[in-house]
Amino acid sequence: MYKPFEIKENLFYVGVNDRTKHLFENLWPLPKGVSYNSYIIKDEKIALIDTVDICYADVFFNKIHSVLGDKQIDYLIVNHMEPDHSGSVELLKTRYPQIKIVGNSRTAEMLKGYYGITDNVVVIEDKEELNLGKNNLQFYLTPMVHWPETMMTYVKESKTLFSADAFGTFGTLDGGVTDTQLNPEWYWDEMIRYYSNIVGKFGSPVQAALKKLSGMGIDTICSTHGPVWTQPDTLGKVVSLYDRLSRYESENGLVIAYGSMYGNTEQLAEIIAAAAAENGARNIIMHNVSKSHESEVLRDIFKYRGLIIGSPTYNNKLYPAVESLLSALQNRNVKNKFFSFFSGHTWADGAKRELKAFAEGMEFETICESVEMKQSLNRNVMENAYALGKAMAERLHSGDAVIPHKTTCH
Ligand SMILES: Cc1cc2nc3c(=O)[nH]c(=O)nc-3n(C[C@H](O)[C@H](O)[C@H](O)COP(=O)(O)O)c2cc1C
Repeated sequence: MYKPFEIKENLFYVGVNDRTKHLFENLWPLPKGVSYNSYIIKDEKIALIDTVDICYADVFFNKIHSVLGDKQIDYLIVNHMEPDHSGSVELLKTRYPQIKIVGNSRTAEMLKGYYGITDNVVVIEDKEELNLGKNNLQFYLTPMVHWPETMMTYVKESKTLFSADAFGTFGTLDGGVTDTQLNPEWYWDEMIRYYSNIVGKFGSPVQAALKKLSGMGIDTICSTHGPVWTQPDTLGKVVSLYDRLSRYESENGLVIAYGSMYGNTEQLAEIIAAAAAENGARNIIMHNVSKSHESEVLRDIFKYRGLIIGSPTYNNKLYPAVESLLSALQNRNVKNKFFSFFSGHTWADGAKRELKAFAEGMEFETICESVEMKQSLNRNVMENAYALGKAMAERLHSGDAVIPHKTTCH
């Protein structure tokens, strides 16, 4: 029997923790698990906000029962149709056949497509309101934060925002639910990894949503993943983190991500890193892309302003794991980086050709001292590697803004 958890008066948490799944979206590791959050507002009418992954439907229904007993649910608000949140909708409808499902026109189309649900669907427009008694829900359409149907629900009376995936993070809710019960420090890196992996492509829609929400007066953020944010300092940090990340703003620091089969490219990476450190760069993060998971590499690239990528030539192309990383960066329209690259080959430098084309296609400022190595390190290559590390450190140290598509040579 669950003890209902009341976040604030008549607002209950009925989400679940998933410590079983290894990969979110079958792609992104979950070392700290993930929560699927759902909430109940108990008023004259009862509203449930989102559901949970179907694997946890039993726990979810027991939690709902602990709050409502045999009472009916009047409305299910579907802020996001991704199956980790809509997965239990069909089962919910069998338990609560009278329930009205509230969403926008895109939601309605997906409810039909995914679950064959067409009856008792209430289609709302942007900013439309729904009265529950004391509480008025107001719906804000926020397309592409993360899917086209994504919307947020705001309760004016309690200044509470149900924000769908926005402001979410990986990491289960161990014991507590709110930021007053949990240690927020535990979540920041996972929030950046969640943002960069899952939401990272949608910087402009996130910015549009933030603009729409500005000036609303928000005391509590209830996202679909991670803690409920209630404290002024953590609320401020969460919103500013999403704001900065969606503008591709990052900290001073350098990521060197490389592939290497026999160690030559790796030695080049070491020389570049040492030169950068010697010339004042701090926060240098090195990733061997065959070992570091791409989700961590993406997290650090979103976090830091300097980026140097290295690859051996593999069948006249990039090393496969480097190719995958570049594709992930292109997919997310990553911008605002001081960038350079290094490549290795034995007879024809396909890696250099592709890294150069990548650099030209991105909104990066390119540090022109890229390094080319034939077969193995020699004095000349080592000098070039040192020059690249130094040039990157100086550019980072300058504090200047990134100038997209500019090539800076020293
Ligand atoms: C499977 C395989 C494919 C390769 N394909 C090419 C190639 O197409 N062109 C080339 O010049 N070198 C090619 N090479 C040689 C490597 O690119 C070169 O040895 C590289 O610099 C090794 O770097 P590493 O020591 O960091 O692995 C290939 C090597 C391997 C093992």
